[in-house]
Amino acid sequence: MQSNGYQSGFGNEFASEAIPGILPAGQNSPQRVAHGLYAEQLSGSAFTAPRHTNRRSWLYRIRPAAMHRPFEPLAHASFHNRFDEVPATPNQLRWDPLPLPSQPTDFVDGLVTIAGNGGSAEQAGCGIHMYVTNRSMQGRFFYNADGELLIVPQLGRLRIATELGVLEIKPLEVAVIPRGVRFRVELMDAEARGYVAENFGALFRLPDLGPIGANAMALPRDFLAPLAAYEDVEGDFELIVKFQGALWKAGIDHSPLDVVAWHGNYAPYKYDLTCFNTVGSISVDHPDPSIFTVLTSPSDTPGTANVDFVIFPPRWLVAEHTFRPPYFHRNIASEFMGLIEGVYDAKAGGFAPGGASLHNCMSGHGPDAATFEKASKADVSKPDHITGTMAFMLETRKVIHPTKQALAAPQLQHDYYQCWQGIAKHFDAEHA
Ligand SMILES: O=C(O)Cc1cc(O)ccc1O
Ligand SMILES: [Fe+2]
Repeated sequence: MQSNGYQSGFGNEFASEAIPGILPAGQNSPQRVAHGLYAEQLSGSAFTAPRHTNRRSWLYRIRPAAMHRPFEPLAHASFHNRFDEVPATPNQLRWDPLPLPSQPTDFVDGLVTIAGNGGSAEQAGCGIHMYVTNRSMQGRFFYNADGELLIVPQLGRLRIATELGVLEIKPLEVAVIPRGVRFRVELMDAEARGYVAENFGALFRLPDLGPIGANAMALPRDFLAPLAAYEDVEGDFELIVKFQGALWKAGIDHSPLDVVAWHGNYAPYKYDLTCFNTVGSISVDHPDPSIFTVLTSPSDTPGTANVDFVIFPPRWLVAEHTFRPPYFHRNIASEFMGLIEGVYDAKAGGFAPGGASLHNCMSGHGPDAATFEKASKADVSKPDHITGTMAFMLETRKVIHPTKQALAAPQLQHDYYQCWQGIAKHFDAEHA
């Protein structure tokens, strides 16, 4: 299956044919499809969802998706949606990066659930996972019935062969694989590590721009969907599904990546985070991080996201007589953070690329002592250029429950709280 380019635009009505002349004119399901293909609809929203949220695609494929043997449970030691095994903690948490595997481990094997809330049964919330892998998926295919997957590579390039075509992503790019789309992850480098946000709620969309105007933040045309590409392969393969929080496997005697043409607006896509048009303060104060939202999954309450995917890209800081790094704060929202590269501007040390942090509802956090000391004395009459860094945040409406395995992991930094203990008392009632 060759990667043969992309079509651009967020949520567009795409159309792509690996063999010309397949897409039917004037209808979706002709009595006989060209080249002996089968027509199949894949719906990512209710049939009756309002037009602006209605997502479906028509797939023209060698065999229908129904053709596989029965599913049976597949054990997985670390990938799940059990967010209630241990009580959620108000402690600030931070983890070192997970080590890369020593045994052959493909993308599915290498998934480790760190935290989450909600679940597929309620169609709300978000699972937060990491992957560490050193082998391409061989003879097996995966789909997630529980939600769409936002894949955020931190190390190593991935080639994601999907039913609708191929996405190649590298660190600083992300991919979204819609609920139900079957795919195989191949490694383009010896090893790979990254983060996965599993969105159980409303599909990710671009945030509204409000008074910012018609442009800025993530531009729709920078989102890329694959062109149709198929494989016509028979063999003794395995189809794995994550369904209601657990994995199942079924035998399948052919590759399910056999879609020769498709059209519609329900498709995998990728986005290069370096394209993000970052808007910030040009007067005073540090803006709230919502201004860095790439994608948002709205909840049923206006303005209150199920989950936001927010990035902290390279940028200029110019705010005058201002404490420029992230401020001290407590929020109703809960915040999981990862670091793709470089140094995050709120933390002088301890937050490593591939690591993670979690600050839950109303838990105090913000710059560490070293960052506060430096930034409160810095010369803010000149701009600062933040370069070579990319952190991200999954900000959720509901509390993020770390899993039992994440709290027991040797990577958990038990001394994380110490980063705020050295903050000096400067109070002087007599002098300003
Ligand atoms: O806690 C964090 O580091 C994330 C964050 C960044 C920021 O610039 C403002 C608020 C916020 O929660
Ligand atoms: Fe925060």
